[in-house]
Amino acid sequence: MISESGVVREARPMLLVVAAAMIKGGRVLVQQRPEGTALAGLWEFPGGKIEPGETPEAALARELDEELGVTVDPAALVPLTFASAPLADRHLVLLLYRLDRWEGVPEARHASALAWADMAALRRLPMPPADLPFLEVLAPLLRGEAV
Ligand SMILES: Nc1nc2c([nH]c(=O)n2[C@H]2C[C@H](O)[C@@H](COP(=O)(O)OP(=O)(O)OP(=O)(O)O)O2)c(=O)[nH]1
Repeated sequence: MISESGVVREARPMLLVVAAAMIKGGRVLVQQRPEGTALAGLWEFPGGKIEPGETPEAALARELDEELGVTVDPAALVPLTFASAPLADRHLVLLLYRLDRWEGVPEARHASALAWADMAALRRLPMPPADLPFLEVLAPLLRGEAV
């Protein structure tokens, strides 16, 4: 929407979400959204909404603890890319971080299932539309190439 002053305004309230690409041995961890949630059945990167007063990195460390039972040093979260897209009645801004080290073995505490996906598997999994551009960013990382 463009106001009379020419400023572009977004009518939908913003939804700020953080997520992690946890990479190990050429694979990335994805989880399946459970029944009864938005986008149920789709495969996503673990993470969630930033709560008031949280930094993005603190929010993501909290979500990874809650969802997977892993301990993460917020300083180990490396900004990778982001998505900006309409989502229902909101506008989603999804910040994707890369993570190569954590403590603990991820377990599905919220998700229906977890999978360590290589690039071929990732391309076959149904994902939320906002995540699709992430695949090309992840491809060189999963091939072990530095970016
Ligand atoms: N975690 C995550 N959320 C994603 C991805 N792609 C995508 O469109 N989303 C959307 C789905 C949801 O609308 C929103 C995340 O909200 P959520 O409900 O999972 O967050 P949360 O864990 O804080 O959940 P809750 O406490 O509100 O139940 O972002 C992704 O790759 N990872």
